[in-house]
Formats: sequence, C-alpha cells, structure tokens
Amino acid sequence: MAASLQLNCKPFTPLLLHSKSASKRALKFSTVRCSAAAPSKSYTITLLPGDGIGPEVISVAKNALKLVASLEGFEFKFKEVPVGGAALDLTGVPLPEETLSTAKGSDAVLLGAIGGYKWDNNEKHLKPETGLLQLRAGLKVFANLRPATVLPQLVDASTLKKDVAEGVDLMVVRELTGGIYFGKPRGFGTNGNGEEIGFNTEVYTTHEIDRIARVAFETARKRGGKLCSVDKANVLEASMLWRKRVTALASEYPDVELSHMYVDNAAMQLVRNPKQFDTIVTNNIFGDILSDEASMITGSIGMLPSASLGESGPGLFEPIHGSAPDIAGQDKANPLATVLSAAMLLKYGLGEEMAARRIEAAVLDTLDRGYRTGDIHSASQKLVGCKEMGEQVLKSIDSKVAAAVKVGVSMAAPETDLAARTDRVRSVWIGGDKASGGDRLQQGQTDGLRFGCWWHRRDSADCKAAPQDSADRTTPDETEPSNNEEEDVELQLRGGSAIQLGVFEKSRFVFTQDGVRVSTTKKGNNNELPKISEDDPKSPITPGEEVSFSNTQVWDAKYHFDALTSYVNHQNREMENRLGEQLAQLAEQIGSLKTQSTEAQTVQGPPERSVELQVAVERQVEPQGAVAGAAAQGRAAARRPQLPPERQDNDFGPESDDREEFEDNFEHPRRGDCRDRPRAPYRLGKEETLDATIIRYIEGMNPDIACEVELRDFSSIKEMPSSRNPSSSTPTEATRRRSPPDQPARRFDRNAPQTGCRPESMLPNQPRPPTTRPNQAVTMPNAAPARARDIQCQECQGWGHFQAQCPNRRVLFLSDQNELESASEDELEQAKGNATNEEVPIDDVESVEVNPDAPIVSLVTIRSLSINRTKEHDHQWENIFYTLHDGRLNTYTVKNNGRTCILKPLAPKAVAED
Ligand SMILES: NC(=O)C1=CN([C@@H]2O[C@H](COP(=O)(O)OP(=O)(O)OC[C@H]3O[C@@H](n4cnc5c(N)ncnc54)[C@H](O)[C@@H]3O)[C@@H](O)[C@H]2O)C=CC1
Ligand SMILES: CC(C)CC(=O)C(=O)O
Repeated sequence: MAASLQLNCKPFTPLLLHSKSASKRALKFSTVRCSAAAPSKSYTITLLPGDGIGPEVISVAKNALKLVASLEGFEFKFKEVPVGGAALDLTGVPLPEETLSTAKGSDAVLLGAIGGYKWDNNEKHLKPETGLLQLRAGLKVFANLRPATVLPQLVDASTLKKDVAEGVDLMVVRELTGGIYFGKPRGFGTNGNGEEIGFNTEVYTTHEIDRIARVAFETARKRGGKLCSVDKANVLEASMLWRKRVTALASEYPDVELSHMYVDNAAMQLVRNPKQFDTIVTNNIFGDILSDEASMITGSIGMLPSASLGESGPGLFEPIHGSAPDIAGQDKANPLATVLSAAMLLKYGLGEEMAARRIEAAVLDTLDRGYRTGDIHSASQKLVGCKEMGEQVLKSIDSKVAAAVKVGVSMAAPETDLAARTDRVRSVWIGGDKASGGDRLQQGQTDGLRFGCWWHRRDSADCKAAPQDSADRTTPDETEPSNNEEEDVELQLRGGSAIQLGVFEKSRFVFTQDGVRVSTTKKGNNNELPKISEDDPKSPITPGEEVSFSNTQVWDAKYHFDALTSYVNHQNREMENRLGEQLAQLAEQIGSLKTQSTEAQTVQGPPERSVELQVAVERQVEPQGAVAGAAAQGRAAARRPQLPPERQDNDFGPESDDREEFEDNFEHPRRGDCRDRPRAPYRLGKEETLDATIIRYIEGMNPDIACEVELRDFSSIKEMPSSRNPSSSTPTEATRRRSPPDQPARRFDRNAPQTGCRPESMLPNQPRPPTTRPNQAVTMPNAAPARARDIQCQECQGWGHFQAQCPNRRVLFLSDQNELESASEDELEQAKGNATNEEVPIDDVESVEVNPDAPIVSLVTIRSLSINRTKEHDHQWENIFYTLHDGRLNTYTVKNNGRTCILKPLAPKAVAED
C-alpha cells in the first residue's frame, strides 16, 4: 500500500482551496511533465460509484485523475466495485466483502454516493447507507475533513448576502466512525407502556475524542490557528466528555485559539457570520449536519469535497452530497465536489500535491470561464450538464492556464467599447516604433504562464515623429515569446487599476510556485533606454552595474501579476473575449495605417478563451492604394479632437467629500486596523473582485502624492481652438501660464471642494458616461492637443488627462520657464480665465532642465502601486514614473517625493531623426 496516512508525520497540509495558508502558493506550475514520459509510479484506486448521481460524478473525476496522472508522470490502476444500492442489487448486501477488501488493498478510495428511493424501506442492515457506514468503519477513517470555501467565482451563488459569504474559508473536522451513527444500544422496541420506540446511543470514548481533537488542532494550526469545538455539552453527557477532553488537549497546542460552541448556536452562527470560523471540530452527526449547512454558504452542496482519513490504510474520498435521486440520470449533477474530492485524494491520500493543484486550478479555471451546472448557475453564465462540465475541467487541466493571453488583452485595452471608438485608435496601446519607444512587444514565457512586455507608445499622433529608418527595428520573429534576456524590455503590467511600469534592462522573469521573480542585469548601451530615476530607491539600476531586484520589487511584480490575473480571470473574462476580437480588428486598422507588412501583427488564441495580440509596427511608411485611403481616414480620425462634455463631473480627490461618498458607496473589504482586516483575497491565493482591487489601490495611495499628474510642455505647442467656444479658432500662445499676482500658484489642494465625483467612473468595468458631443469636426492645427483639458481620458471619459490609469488624474504643467504648476481641471480653467503675465515660481520644484531645442510633446506620467508584504500587513505605496515623450527619445524622469517633484533629465540620448 503506497500511501497510508501517518497523521503524526503528515498532518494535513491544507490544500490550496482549503487553506488559510495558501497565499504562498499560486496557481502556477513551474514544470509541465511530458505526458509521453513513462510513468514512474502507479497507484491503485478503488472506485465506488454507488447510486444515483454517483456514477455520473465518478466518471468525471476518474477522467480528471487519469489526465493529471499522465501530466505528472504517474499512472492509476482503477478498480471499480459496487457499494450501497448497486451492491444490494448485485449481491444482496450493501457492502460486499470483496468491495471492502478491494478498498483496503488500494492506495485510496473514491466514492460517489449511495442511497435512493428504491431501498428506502429496506431493513436497517439492508440499506445502502449501512454499507457506507460499514465501509467507513472498515477502513477506520475516523477523521472526516470537510472544507467549505466560498470561491470568488461563486460568491453570487451563495444563498447568503455577498458580504457575509465572501471570503468564507472554513474546515469542518467531523468525527466519522463513532457517536450516534455507531453507538450501541440501538434499535427498535417497546417501552413500558407497550409503545413502539426507536433508540440510538450517542457514545464517545476518551480515545475517540482525543484522536479527532488532535487532528483538528493540527488542522487549525496549519490554517488560521482558530479551532471551535461544537457540542451540546449543556445537555448531553457525551458532549460533556467531548468538551472536557478537547479543553484538556488544548494545552498541547498553545498556538491554537480554542473556543467552544453549542451546536444550536453554531448552526445559527454559520449563517449569521460564517467568517468567524476557521476550523470546526465536532462529532459525527453534528458534523454531518453543519457541513451540509456550510455547503450552501459556498453556493451548493455540489461543490464540497471531503477526505476521510485514518491512522493507516487508504483514505476514503467522497463529495459530501448524497445520491441526489431527484436529478439522477439526467446529466444535471455538479461533478465538482467529486473532482475536488479527487484532488484531496491526490493530496492527502497519495501525497501528489502538484497533481492536486492541477485539478484545483482547473476547477477554478472552468468556473472562470463561466461554466456552471444548474445548482450554481446564474444569469450570464454557461449552463452545462455534468458531462460537459467534466469536459471543460479536462480542457482546463490540459490548457495549463495560459495567463499571458488574457494579460495581453487586458493590458492593451481595459475598455469596454473599443468598437465604437475606432476613431480614437491613437490611444490604444499596441506598440509603436522602436525609436519612439514603441515597436517591440516582448513576451516572457514559462510553463503555463506568460505575460507580455510592451514597449508602449501613447498615441498614434506620435507616430509622425517616428523615424523612417527600420534598420534597428525588431522584426516580428524577434517578438516571439521567449525569455530572451538580451532584450531590453519595458514591462508594463496592468491589473485592474494597478499599474506597474518599470524600465528594466536585460530582465529575467522567473516564474515559480511563489509567483513571478524578476531580476535584471544591465545590458549594452544604457542610453538606449529610458530609465527609472537612479534616485528612486525602487530603481537600483545604475549604468554599468549588474543588479537584481530586491524583494520589494519581486513582490511588487508579484502583486501586480496577481492583481492582473485577478482582474483578468474574474472580472473581465467575458469582456475580454469580446475585446480580443475588437482589439484584433483594431490592430488591423492601426496596422494598415502604420505598417507596410501584416507580418507584424499576430492575433492568436482560441477566440472563446482569449486573444493574444501582438502588434509590432515595423516601419513608418506611407501606405499605398486602398491602405493609403484607410490611413488617411485613420489619421483624420486620430486627429479629430474629442470634445469635452459640458461639465466635468468626475474629478476625484483623495481626501475630498467625494471620496467619503465614494467610500460610503462601496463595501470596504479592508477597514480598520490592518491586522484585523481580512486580508485581500489574493493573499490567500484567491482572486479578488475588481472593486476590491481598486479600493485597496485607492486606500493604499499616499495622499500626498495621490494626485496623478500629466506634465506637458507648452513651449512648442499651440493652443487648440476651444471646443467650448468653437468660434475662437485662433490659436493662442499658452507657453506662459501665470497666475494673477493676488493668487498663489494653483496646486493640488486636498481641502478644496472637488467637482462632483462619480465613483463608478473609477471602475473600468462600469459603463462610461457617454460623451455628450462626440467627434465633432473641429479644425485644429496639425499638432497634438495643446491643452490638457482637450485630451479626453480613455478611462473615465473625462477631460484634461488621458490614459487608462486615470482615475481622474490631475494635471501638472511644465512651462518653458521650467516651472511646474499643479492644478485641477477647474483650477486650470479658472487660472486660465485669470491669467496675467506674472510669473509665479513654484518653490518645491527642483532641478528642472529641459532642452529648449527638443520639441517636447509631453511628459507622460504613470502612477503605480507598490506593495510590500509582511506577515501582518501589506505596506503599499505609490510610485509615479514620468517619461518624457518627445519623439526623440529624450527622456526625463521625475521623482515624486511627497509633494516635491524633481524633474531630472537623464543622459542625452542618440536622437533619432524624424
Ligand atoms: N455520502 C453519501 O453517499 C450520502 C448519501 N445520502 C443518501 O442520498 C440520498 C438522497 O439524500 P438527500 O437527503 O436528498 O441528499 P442529497 O445530498 O442527495 O441531495 C440533496 C439535494 O441536493 C441536490 N444535490 C446533491 N448533490 C448534488 C450535486 N452534485 N449536484 C447538484 N445537486 C445536488 C439534490 O438534487 C437534492 O436536491 C439518500 O438515500 C441518502 O441517504 C445522503 C447523504 C450522503
Ligand atoms: C448516508 C449516511 C451513511 C451518512 C451521511 O449522510 C453522510 O455521512 O454524509
């Protein structure tokens, strides 16, 4: 027997899905073993399909087991034997000798369910249920672990309110071979009055209580460290002994916080506030009932697996549900509880943890992809039967969860209505050309996980400044997914509202069980690349130096990756599928505008899953013929100004009343002291809602630098005609923005009243307020928009800033006098109205140097969230990276140190020719 369970030496390392300590494990696989390899191990599994839906769900689980075994390099020998009603019909007894001996002789036992109407009136010893009890007793599996975890994907399937159910992760440790199910005397008889009676005995020995209590303490120790013992010690002697023994054992587990609760209260507390529970230990009957109750918190009894373990011998693994005769034979059963029981079999029964994780990951992925059986189905999900669900799980096991594909789409287009906005292609980040920092799309790749690294460019208007020479361009071949460490990449991971922008040289991305590790070493000519400021403590890249990222940065990347996958997996799958197609079309259009060859575009991936977009603009050419027509059209569209709406009502300030309003309008997953807060779900290896990501992001922002800024130089840009006053078509110089003498320079004032905030506008998934006057043709100079307010943000559709990282960024102006002025949208409007010729220096800005010969187009500012994880809390802070986009690779970086901005030009670059 290969896998007898030694409770002492292998005390229930919790599974990914059932573990409070699962945060350290990501759903990632560092290796994919070749399925063709000769299996190194072989396990014998007894399959007991049983009755009702049992055979249906067992068939699905068996296929999953077979597939993961082939992927992990071992094999199963399955022995299928009857139990319950099926055995009664075949052999006349519910647990034939042969069934028990086969089970005992195997490495693990997987059971479907037993029971059905047909045998309901059988005598006790001829009931299917008796067969199951005999099996449990025969295998001596006294410890039944029943995890109940509310998966983020199924939070809406719970019958409890979302805020009650979300994050529930508890484990019921049920005593399985004692108590009233087995106690004697039991039976029927007559009492002194001659009245018929039925009686049972709830009986527990010290030894029985102690061994289950130890398992429970060990389990709690590996989870959240809290154990609640549930009994009825106010009434029942067996419970009084139970409580006494559990209390006595607590001294051996000082790290576990023990509490006691009467079962009636526990039943109530489970639906009142299930999150108060971590591990519950209880007797056979209470455990049976409470775990069924807990199952509904998670959405369905069809989701909950269980593992029954003894001191030695094979474990018994079964879903907690019964044979569901009401849906049997109709292909309606949810097989996931059994599939997850198979994962528990792999983990607890065989020690095949990787294989177990494959199954768990596949279940999550299947749910992510929207497949639901009837019991967990809700509108907009794909309703499938048992068999189809099984097929989808197999597909997910096989697919290795190609995260990168999804990443690509969400990175490139976090918006919902691209199709309607093809005239705004300028703001889609799809690459660009090398000299202006755009053409290379590089992908890191490892087994099962990839992500894209984009050289980005901001808008197609900049393409005009791109050099014609293509000698130094990356060819499409070079953009194939690879771990090419020789390439310089700018890594931009976007997840929800969290952005990470860093410029790394010779980056190495290592995917491990724990997440993404990033290291970088210096490469070749540093001056080729824009860099993060050397002053920036987060950016230890110094020319000529070989560096590795610190832990912080590793986590940083990990955090963003988590946020990203969270965003992708759970919030936007549907949207992304749609977006993928739209994006592909868009890419084509853009490609036809700017490239000669279509080779530069690759759209990959099964459409139903996702679309991988690789667009590399090879060269700036004037397209011919039909393409030229499209190009002209596209250019016109790209230049067409987006007219601001009448009113800017989505400004947002971190400390404003509006923020409070925003906070009031949203459920906060993380209020109060960080130690008391439930940790962000991603920390548990789970995903979180986009709202939660955003709220966490906002909450984590340093209020002093919470204002996202865009820097623009006005020295070479003419003002556009005002869209609010189209008649004023004469361009005016805006090179000197000044405040009136009696007014100090406007800067971000947290106490200043903010214009009406629309919190929902911060959520990328929310429908955007329509632009009130879209796409009106206005004659404008052939230049980028002159005023920040003439730029429409893709994210919130507001004006005065652009780009998806919004939310409602503020603006900083860089004047030709090397001064910065910070102002909100309204403040700018007002300042403009009050403009005089007075200069007002801004005192907290240092070392601003701008090359007057370089026609600066704009300084793009990206805000990113950083995170440092400690045991107790996440420390988050915000980074602001600024990159000057001038079409000539002149790059400046700005370090935002509290409220001080330091503009610092980097070493001069080789200036590419327009
Ligand atoms: N471990 C076992 O084999 C168990 C067997 N049973 C036996 O099962 C038979 C039916 O018992 P019930 O009390 O009705 O409990 P049950 O768990 O079989 O069904 C309860 C309800 O949940 C639904 N349900 C259960 N599993 C489902 C799944 N995988 N997918 C979708 N819906 C599911 C059923 O359709 C039914 O509406 C009885 O003969 C009982 O003794 C009951 C509990 C455990
Ligand atoms: C069917 C019974 C033997 C027991 C039961 O309901 C269970 O353990 O889940």
